[in-house]
Amino acid sequence: MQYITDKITLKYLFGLTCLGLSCFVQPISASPSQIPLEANAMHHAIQEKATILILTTGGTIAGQATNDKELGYQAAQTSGESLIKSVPALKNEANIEVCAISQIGSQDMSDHVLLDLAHHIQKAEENPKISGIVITHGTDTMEETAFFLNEVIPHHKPIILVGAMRPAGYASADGSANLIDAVKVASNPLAQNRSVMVVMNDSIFAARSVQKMNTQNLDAFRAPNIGPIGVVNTEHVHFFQPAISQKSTTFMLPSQAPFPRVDIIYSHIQMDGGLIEDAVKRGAKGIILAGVGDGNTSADALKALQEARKKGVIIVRSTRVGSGFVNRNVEVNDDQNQFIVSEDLNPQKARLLLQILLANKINNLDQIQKSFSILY
Ligand SMILES: NC(=O)C[C@H](N)C(=O)O
Repeated sequence: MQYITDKITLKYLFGLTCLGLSCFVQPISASPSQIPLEANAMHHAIQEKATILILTTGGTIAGQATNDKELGYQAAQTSGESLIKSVPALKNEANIEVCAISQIGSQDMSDHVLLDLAHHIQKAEENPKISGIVITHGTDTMEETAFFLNEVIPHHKPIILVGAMRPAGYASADGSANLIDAVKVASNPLAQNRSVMVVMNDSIFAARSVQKMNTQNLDAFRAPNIGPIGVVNTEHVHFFQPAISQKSTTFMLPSQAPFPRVDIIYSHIQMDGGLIEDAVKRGAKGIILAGVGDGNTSADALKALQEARKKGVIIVRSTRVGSGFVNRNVEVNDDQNQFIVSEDLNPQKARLLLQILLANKINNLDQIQKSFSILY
């Protein structure tokens, strides 16, 4: 069966149907993943526009240039309502509902705002009128929010995070185009039953694998281990694989903020155990090592991690490298040290996952290690 993935083809098919030429649409009672894409996408074209809820948090997508030299800008200057009004083309893609959650640069993202976002999404998941959710967010910590929501929200509707590398006022401003792409993806039935996603610069990424990997380029977002899971190509939305069954487990949403303290310690040449000892003194319940190579560190720092473990602190070895896996018992004896490895998760995502587990009182090391494995 020829699969089609875009509206233009659909309009043509829709035209054929109107002309009475043969084109069948399966009953819409089947779940989206059971309807052949033609009928599924056709069903979407015939249906009135999807209603997309946009939750705004701030970031450069709501930012404003501070001079005409394209050098300085302030993030989070525009209200959610004004941001949406500034992109009139959005109404061609979907009916839009807006809810302002915060007005911050995402370098100031907090556990409280994460919980607020999660509660709004849970309500939207139960609201039959809402087809998908878009979250406008700063790019600095977007990958963390996307990962957190993916771990705690069992969802079927598309949840898309989007931002901008350049603010309004810059000739190279990318926020409007990214926002239109995000709403296009969120209103496409093919985006259902997938991971929480990030849409930036015409690419679609899964929450677990996406990383911001450049300080200023428009294509700053990459997924170095697996690449993008789809693309927005003008009117067309393409996914490279069919939707998979839901993530096998999600964890209970932490009941309160702040979440249990977990610190990230960055490894380097001549590393001693000082910062690790400080983290323990400050009450860290977990320490993530942003290790060199496959999650390694100096002998002195390793000793400090072993001492921290003896005091009941959960130790997770991750890596500063930016791609690849950290595996158990390669250069460090994790079994003997009772350490956890982060597998493909970078330090900032490993930290959030450990916080979620500790907030859920999951302290058993085997259970923690299993929770770090890719569960699809
Ligand atoms: N491009 C951006 O959005 C950067 C900004 N500092 C933020 O994360 O909110």
